[in-house]
Amino acid sequence: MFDHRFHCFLKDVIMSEAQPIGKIVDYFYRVEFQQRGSPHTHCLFWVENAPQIDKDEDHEVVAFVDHYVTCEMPPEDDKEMHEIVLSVQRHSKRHSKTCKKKGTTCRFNFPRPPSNRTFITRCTTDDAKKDSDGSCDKENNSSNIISPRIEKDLAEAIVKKVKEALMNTEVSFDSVDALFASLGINQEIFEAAYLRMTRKTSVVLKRAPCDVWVNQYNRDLLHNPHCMPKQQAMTLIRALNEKQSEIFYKIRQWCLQKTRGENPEPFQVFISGPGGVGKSMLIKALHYEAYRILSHLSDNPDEIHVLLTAPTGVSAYNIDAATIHTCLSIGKDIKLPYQPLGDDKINSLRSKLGNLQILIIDEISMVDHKLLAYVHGRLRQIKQTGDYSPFGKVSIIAVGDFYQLGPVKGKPLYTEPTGVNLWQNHFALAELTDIMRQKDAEFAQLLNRLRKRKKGEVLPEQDINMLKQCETGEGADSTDLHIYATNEEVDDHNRRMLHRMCSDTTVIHAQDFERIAKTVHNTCLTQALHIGVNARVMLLKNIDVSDGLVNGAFGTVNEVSKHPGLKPGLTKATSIQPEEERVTNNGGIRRQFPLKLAWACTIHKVQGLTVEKAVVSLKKIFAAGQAYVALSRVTSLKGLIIQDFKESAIYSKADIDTLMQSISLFTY
Ligand SMILES: Nc1ncnc2c1ncn2[C@@H]1O[C@H](COP(=O)(O)OP(=O)(O)OP(=O)(O)O)[C@@H](O)[C@H]1O
Repeated sequence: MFDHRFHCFLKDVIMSEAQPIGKIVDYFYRVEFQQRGSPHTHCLFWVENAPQIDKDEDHEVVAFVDHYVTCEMPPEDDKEMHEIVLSVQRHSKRHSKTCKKKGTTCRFNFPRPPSNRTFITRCTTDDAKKDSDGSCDKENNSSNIISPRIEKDLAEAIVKKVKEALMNTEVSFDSVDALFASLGINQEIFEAAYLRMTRKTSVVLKRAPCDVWVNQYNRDLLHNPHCMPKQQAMTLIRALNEKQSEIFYKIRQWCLQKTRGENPEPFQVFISGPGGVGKSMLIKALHYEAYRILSHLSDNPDEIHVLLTAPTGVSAYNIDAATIHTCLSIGKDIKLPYQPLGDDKINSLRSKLGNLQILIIDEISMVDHKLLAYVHGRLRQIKQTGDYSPFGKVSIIAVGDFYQLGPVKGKPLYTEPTGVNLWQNHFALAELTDIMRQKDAEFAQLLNRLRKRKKGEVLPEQDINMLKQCETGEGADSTDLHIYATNEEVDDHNRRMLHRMCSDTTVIHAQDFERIAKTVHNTCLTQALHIGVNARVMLLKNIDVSDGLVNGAFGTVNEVSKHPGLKPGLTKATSIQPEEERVTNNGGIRRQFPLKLAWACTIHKVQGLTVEKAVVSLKKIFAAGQAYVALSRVTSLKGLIIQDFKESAIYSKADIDTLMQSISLFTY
């Protein structure tokens, strides 16, 4: 089992396309067993283009280390990471027996040295004359500092004083500088003392005084997007309101019956309600609980019993899920009748999802009949039920709000499909009504009325007045997010902002390869990308869903470079590489950065987003639900600026009401 899990980790994480520690060109590992027999591995990975100590410049090595390794305690509001680091990456202040194995206080050197920056120490045995205690008597030739020469006794005293200050539980320091100042030294003197006392080549990591007990780790490898810490889950479950709890406990009951072998009938529930009623929060609680209970169905911890999905990259990222397309191997351009997956692919899916019991789909309003038919078809193929039971007898929890945006292509689920109506025939409604997001009840109620308004219906006068008050006339040139209905308006605004905000702009032309014809079809890769340092941009492709690098994610350009990789010092940046896409029917390929300017964006890109402030233009609204989604992104009325207010822009489809009234209630 250990071996299997380690290989999954190697293949699906370390060597995956996400390249959490760079591109691996070779590796070595050894499995060892602790005293009580628990196995662990020691691994060595060779990373492509990694700088080498003593061959490359120290600053390049330091930048590489800082990019992948940290020993910073995550902030408390990043609850999940904070708890993981606290429980598995913090050395006990009481130390343990193994710390003292080699006759030292702590052979792992905790508390570790504080430092304002990462630096390298070295003392080669060939050319350095060693003192009897092994400390280095030769001036340390670390090239990343200019270290003053320092006597050994003094160096020893400084290092000791720093250690004592760290062990003193009565005093704490806000920063490395404050700690050093209290001892009458500074970073330079500390480095010189540390280098003088060093016995070998090593890397001293940048570390704040509050992190001296934290072991180094890699953020991406430690973060497990599919597992919520128990403490966090318990807090979430306890906070559920009455309506949320009712649904939660019904589904929990089903899971318990399943594990007791009572064979309950599969269910299909549609959890709905306006924006901010806590649908996403309920999904997280349900996913945690169902995952926990259903894991008792088998001894294999790798078996998947509950799958959390969403139709688009952004919506999947919002709930730490993966896209439906990726999870069920469904391509982009699907056609009915259903095309079964080939033997190899379906066998591979079956080995992963053969024991799936519950599929959760968020943002169901963006799913069309075709995609639902493919979900049904894939699950039937995977489960081989041999009959026409819906979704291969897998239970479905669909979550969303039909009054928000519909699918980009295809017919929404509240309309009549051409074939079997999987939606109407099987789903039952569980509705949430208490708005938990907007503290301002008046604004929340206004949004509720806008959500359901039909074409031609008259809005109450006080609603119009409230919205008109948001037409302040400001915002045209502000850097706040501008939300428009059309790409044309978005492009105009972005072009203006680029010239206003970036002193040095550049145009990156796409590289088009092979038989590129005049008719380049639908691609997000633009022919000419206008860009500059400080430009606000949006990603146009899913690069790494688990890392938030998804279609629709915002960022700011730090550097535009012809060379791959990051400039040293840009430790908090992510390097984006050009992507390739087939753009003509006869095999033409386009290569371009998957980016576009994003001071403004279309309503389609902001579904699911919450911001404090936004400028919303209603001028060219062209579809139902658009105005409601755009206006409901802000948390309060004072953060909303409206341009070109017109009542007629705010409307929903009448057939949604009909569906919501006809759908049966979830009674399980
Ligand atoms: N029971 C609750 N107690 C306290 N806060 C809650 C509760 N339920 C939800 N919230 C909070 O309300 C806010 C909105 O919740 P959530 O994002 O789950 O709503 P939603 O229905 O999914 O909205 P949208 O449709 O816009 O995605 C969040 O900040 C969430 O933490």
